[in-house]
Amino acid sequence: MSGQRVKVTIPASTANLGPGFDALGMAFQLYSVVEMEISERTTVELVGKELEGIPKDKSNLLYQVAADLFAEAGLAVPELAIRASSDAPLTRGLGSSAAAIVGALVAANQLAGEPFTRDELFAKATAMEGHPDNVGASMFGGIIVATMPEKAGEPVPYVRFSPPAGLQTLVVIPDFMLETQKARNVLPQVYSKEDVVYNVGHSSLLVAALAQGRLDLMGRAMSDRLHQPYRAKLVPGLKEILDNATEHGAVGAALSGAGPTILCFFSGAEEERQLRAFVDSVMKGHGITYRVMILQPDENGVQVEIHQR
Ligand SMILES: Nc1ncnc2c1ncn2[C@@H]1O[C@H](COP(=O)(O)OP(=O)(O)OP(=O)(O)O)[C@@H](O)[C@H]1O
Ligand SMILES: N[C@@H](CCO)C(=O)O
Repeated sequence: MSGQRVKVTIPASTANLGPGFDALGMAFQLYSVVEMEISERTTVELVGKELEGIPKDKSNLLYQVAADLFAEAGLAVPELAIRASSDAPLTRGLGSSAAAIVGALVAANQLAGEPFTRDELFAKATAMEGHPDNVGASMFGGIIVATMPEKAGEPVPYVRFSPPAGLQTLVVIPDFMLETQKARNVLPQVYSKEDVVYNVGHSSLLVAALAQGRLDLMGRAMSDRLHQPYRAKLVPGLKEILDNATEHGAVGAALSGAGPTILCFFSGAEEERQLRAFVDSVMKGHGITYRVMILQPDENGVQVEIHQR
């Protein structure tokens, strides 16, 4: 272990991209930061409005994840001074828990003398989060296609590739929180063969379209039958936006992760203007206040700075 202060910058992410439930993720240029050093006593400093209400004791997710890494490396769990901030809102479908897990793992791994590789950290993050989509995007940047390993402890199979050039995202963030667990609880336990085949086809087409820059196919390819239809009752306006966004400038639209954030992919200033007006009329029609961000894909994934004390 070393006398270092580690600063880790982690991109936010979106998961699923419509049909790729628990399998597809993409990173955004919207960041959270975790700083960590070994200390005489544990402190957790949370900076900014987005992290209000998060625990500042050893029950904090960042501390828990870091402590777990030291223990798994066979090291004594040290006291840690942790400082964190986030430009991404929490509990909105932009992968805040995944970013926190990735940030804490990468920071703790550095302080522990790098006992684990990036792929091993990805496997740990996936086991903690329960699916590889957000954690993969936050770890590696770009677009991630990944599945759960067959057995616990095995590597997570994944492919990372760059998003199509010029792809922009209008990100609609409603002013209410939706916990991932709540949005998973509304999903059925069993699906029909037709719906499973539908999603296999659409998710496969989407990955191929993204890999080849075929924005013209995205509107069709992003259709989903596994989660969005069931989550629509939790997210006012989602159905109208998914059904009609491509007639108002979008190349495709999806619920971001477990929601309530909604994504509309587009390219071009006139398309952005049309989409903003369309989204505004839908959200106002439901009486939902919201904010909009235009986000570019992040290509770098988690970044580490080391400061020697
Ligand atoms: N920096 C952080 N420090 C500690 N806990 C955090 C931090 N960021 C997120 N969390 C925890 O993660 C929870 C949010 O996780 P949740 O899965 O519900 O939403 P999300 O990750 O933002 O959305 P999604 O998984 O749908 O993309 C917060 O309520 C908090 O407990
Ligand atoms: N794939 C996950 C992402 C949210 O963590 C879901 O849709 O529930």
